[in-house]
Amino acid sequence: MASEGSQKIAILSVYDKTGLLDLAKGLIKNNIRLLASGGTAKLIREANFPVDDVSAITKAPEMLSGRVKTLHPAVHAGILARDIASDEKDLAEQNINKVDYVICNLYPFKETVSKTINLTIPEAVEQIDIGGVTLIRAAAKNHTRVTILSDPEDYHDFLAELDKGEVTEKSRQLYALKAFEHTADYDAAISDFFRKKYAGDGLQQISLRYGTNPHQKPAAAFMREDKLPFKVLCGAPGFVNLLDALNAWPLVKELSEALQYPAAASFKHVSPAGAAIGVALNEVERKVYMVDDIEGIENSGLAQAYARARGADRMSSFGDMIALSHEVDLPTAKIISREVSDGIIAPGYSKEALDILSKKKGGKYLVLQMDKDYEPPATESRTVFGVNLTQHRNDAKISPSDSFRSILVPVDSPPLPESALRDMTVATIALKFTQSNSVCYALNGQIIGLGAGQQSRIHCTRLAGDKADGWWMRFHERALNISWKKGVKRPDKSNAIDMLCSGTVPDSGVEREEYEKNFETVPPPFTQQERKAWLQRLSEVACSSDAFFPFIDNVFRASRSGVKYIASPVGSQNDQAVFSTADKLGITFVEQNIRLFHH
Ligand SMILES: NC(=O)c1ncn([C@@H]2O[C@H](COP(=O)(O)O)[C@@H](O)[C@H]2O)c1NC=O
Repeated sequence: MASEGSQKIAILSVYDKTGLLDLAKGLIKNNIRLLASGGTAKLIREANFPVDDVSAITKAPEMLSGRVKTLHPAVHAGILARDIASDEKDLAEQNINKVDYVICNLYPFKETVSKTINLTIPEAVEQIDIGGVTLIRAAAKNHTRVTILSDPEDYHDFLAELDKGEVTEKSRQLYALKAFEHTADYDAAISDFFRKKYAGDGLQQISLRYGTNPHQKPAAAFMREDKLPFKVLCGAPGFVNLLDALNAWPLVKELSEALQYPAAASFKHVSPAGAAIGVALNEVERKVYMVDDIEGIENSGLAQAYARARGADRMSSFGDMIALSHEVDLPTAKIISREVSDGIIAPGYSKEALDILSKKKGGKYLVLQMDKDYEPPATESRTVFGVNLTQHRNDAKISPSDSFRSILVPVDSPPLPESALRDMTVATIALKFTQSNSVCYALNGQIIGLGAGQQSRIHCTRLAGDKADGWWMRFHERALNISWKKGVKRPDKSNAIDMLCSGTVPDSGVEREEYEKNFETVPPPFTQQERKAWLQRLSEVACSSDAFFPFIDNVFRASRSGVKYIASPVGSQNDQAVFSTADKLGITFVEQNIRLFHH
């Protein structure tokens, strides 16, 4: 049934019938012919407004219990036709009229899925709107001519515009954009439902114990269009476990590739407590890192890397998430088995290592196997307070050969020694995966002090420096030769050593009594002179900063903890003062030209 002359046509097919009658009234007032699907037409007709059924133009009844209502060339050619001769010819040959307005909203898939307990797959399937999505997409595609209204909230403004004459191009564009967002969100809800049903066993989606905190439920991790790049071999991950694992893994991967050594990281609260490559440990280091009894450690680069990473700051590593660059072997698993730790991510596990790890924490230790070839997409995004943020991933590469070429002071500096390049690389790659602001001190292929997540740079530099000092004090013979009471646990030993080395031993009272309980013979605290004399022996330390040093105080502080090399971006108003302070203190200052904020 052709429309009279140039009368415009609107197709209406709405599940949510809010505002429908006011809209119908407004359209009719503007001499627009209404065509509507079954339920929509019925409501309009009952209000005594003139309306034709869509079947009047399709010449086909609604069928399959509503699965096919508006899916017909008479409808879609009418919507999709452009104002061009070939389209006009095609329409004329088939006796089809152009459609000018489409008003459609969809079956409530999202609401049904979220509100119905034990919804079956067949029930959910019936909530998948096909014809409506097709109407919306067709009209939105042809928005240069057609107006698509997919939200009852827009009826009022639309009618106001129509009453003034015509819907403007800008409005049609914004309605089309909303329509595309709407169908994209609708399809995302459908794929979310089926991902959970068909690939929610860890293949493409995994339920998490909870979010950042136990009251933040439900929580999940998932991939769109791909498998998850890790398998859960043991335990059940929480949200923070995965934040740690997915920051720690790329750190060790990059570190290992950059320096051609096995690499390890010990993460807590999405920053490394330690990170290292597998430089051979000497006897004293093995003792300080509490691994002198681990059989076969001298033959395992990976075990030595983890001993260094865990040994950097044993207090912060308590309950860590571990990342290892290579298949986990027996000596590494033995070290981990007796430390308090939350989980591990690595590309593989020897059988003996997996046997040990999967018995940890009463069988609840989290063991993730990472696909070592996985490459994330170039763009990453997240939602914060309902706002989507998107950016190019930080895929800048840090390497000993390219990142530290520009020596600013001293002017006549000889080339940097290999060890300095190595340690700068360790410190700088660690910063790339540390919450900003961040400053890192490294020596012997490992972090020795890291200041993370401070708002002021000097506080990072001090924090990292104080940690480096504490690390070095642990090598003093007094800390090495402590006679422990029998049965003192490893974490208690670490706490007591930390108190002794940081100079925070209480003088008296209950805290002092608790402290003394650890020892056969209580070690005397370090005097100021002893501390000063020992710290003066710390040298050749490399320091890296994730952004420029705004003031010279940072250089002074770094120098007090044996820093001989600084790598940092430049660009501060105080650059010259910073460089000349480094020069005066005998520090080699290297421009590392990539800012590495991480959040
Ligand atoms: N199958 C079809 O051809 C079809 N065409 C439109 N719909 C939907 O049917 C609903 C309106 O139906 P009714 O007018 O009968 O109340 C709308 O949500 C619309 O999106 C359809 N339903 C499902 O796909």
